[in-house]
Amino acid sequence: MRTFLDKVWDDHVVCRLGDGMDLLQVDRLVLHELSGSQVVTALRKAGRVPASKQQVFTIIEHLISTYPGRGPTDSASKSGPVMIQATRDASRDWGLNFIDYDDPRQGIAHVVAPERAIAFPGATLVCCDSHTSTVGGVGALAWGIGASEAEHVLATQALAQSKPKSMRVNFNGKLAPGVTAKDMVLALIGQVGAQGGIGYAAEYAGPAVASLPIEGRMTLCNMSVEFSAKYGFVPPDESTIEYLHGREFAPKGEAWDRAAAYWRNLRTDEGAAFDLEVDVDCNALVPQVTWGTSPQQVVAIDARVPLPEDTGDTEARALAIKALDYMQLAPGTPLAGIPIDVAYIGSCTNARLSDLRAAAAVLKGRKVKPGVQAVCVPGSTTVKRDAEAEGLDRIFKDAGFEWHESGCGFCSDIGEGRFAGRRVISTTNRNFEGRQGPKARTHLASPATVAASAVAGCIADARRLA
Ligand SMILES: CC(C)[C@H](C(=O)O)[C@@H](O)C(=O)O
Ligand code: SF4
Repeated sequence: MRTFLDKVWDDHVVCRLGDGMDLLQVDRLVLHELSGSQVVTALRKAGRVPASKQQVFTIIEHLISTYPGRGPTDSASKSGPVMIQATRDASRDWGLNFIDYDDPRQGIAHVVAPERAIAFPGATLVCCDSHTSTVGGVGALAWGIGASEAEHVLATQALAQSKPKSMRVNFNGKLAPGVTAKDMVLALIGQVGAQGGIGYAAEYAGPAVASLPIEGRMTLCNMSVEFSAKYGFVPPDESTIEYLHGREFAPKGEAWDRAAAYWRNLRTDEGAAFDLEVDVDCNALVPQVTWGTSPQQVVAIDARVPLPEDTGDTEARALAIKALDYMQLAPGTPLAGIPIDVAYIGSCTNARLSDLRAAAAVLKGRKVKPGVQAVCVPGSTTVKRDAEAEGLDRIFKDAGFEWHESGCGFCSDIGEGRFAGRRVISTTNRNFEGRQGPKARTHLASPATVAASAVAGCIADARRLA
């Protein structure tokens, strides 16, 4: 009896290297212009060429400006133009699958990869980015790697890895209306802690995952690294297969039938053992919002900012005191009602079409509170186009949101410092000190919660909006 991880791992072992290390065949290497530019530059300097260019995808998404009318090297980062151009030049010279800033397929790599079926069930996919496991949402075994590892993959299409321990997270029960994948994963991180997944690959299972649309599964897998699990995935089921059918890089004709049959066999066998099992009760789950500077510092939206002494051991308390100081929050303050300055909808976590729809459902016929800056950066150009086709952009703009081109944008401040010193409610995945700009104070939440907060001018529960 084997788990999904066992099956995919075994199918990719080229040889056993000893000491627990295996040489794995890598199906997809995805690179973006921040970390990827170093990789292509290093390989060029070494006088080498990619081993398998049809398996390498480069995408301009990280440093490129998201402002409407952007040019080919526009970036708020000083080194942005050079890194963008280096990635572009190498991709063109080598003939890699390259998605430039003005390509209709452009977008955040982790959003584009499943959208184009660059990621698919049972594929090994690596990228120099910690949120690479996002595409575990379509059943890929995907993880973030460092630049020197990526150079190795580019040169050989293989990578030495030690197999992680296995962890299964059972999301039991059924989500109530208005409660989303973001709330599930924030609750999980609150439960196991930001270090709870060290050394593990997380398989997400249970009825609440089975009924999650594929886009929600990506939100779930996206935040695996926020509890220190490098890998996170939902093994493929019929929804996965249906989602991928007909997409650009999906197999076609007979090859599709063969692939789908293989994917159906990748599911974890009944009775297969995991090193760790975690249960999360979804019946009782309500929207979650972070109050601190770690994603584990999270509570239900109807709760209060905790007292440090209620947060756990001595270390957790010390972290809470530091976080409260940075966030300028007093313990005991109700979360709902804390005034915000900025509402941000974007990132590889929560800027797919279903996220924009959820936010638009809240914003329709409403206005952003005067004084609040509200920004929407669609996860990909495809998402942007689809949203525009169904009139979501009008709803966002009429409400008072800025409507941007796709990219990482203001998820991690890359130099513009636009949200500096302000309190941000954000659909992103990290709330670390300075993450969204110097002294910016980020609260992580779902798209519906962010939209409701934009309207109310303070942290607000979308289910209770007047
Ligand atoms: C730039 C990249 C290496 C980084 C990551 O690894 O995650 C970024 O995407 C982030 O979210 O902080
Ligand atoms: S959107 Fe944010 S979290 Fe995702 S890859 Fe870009 S910077 Fe990283």
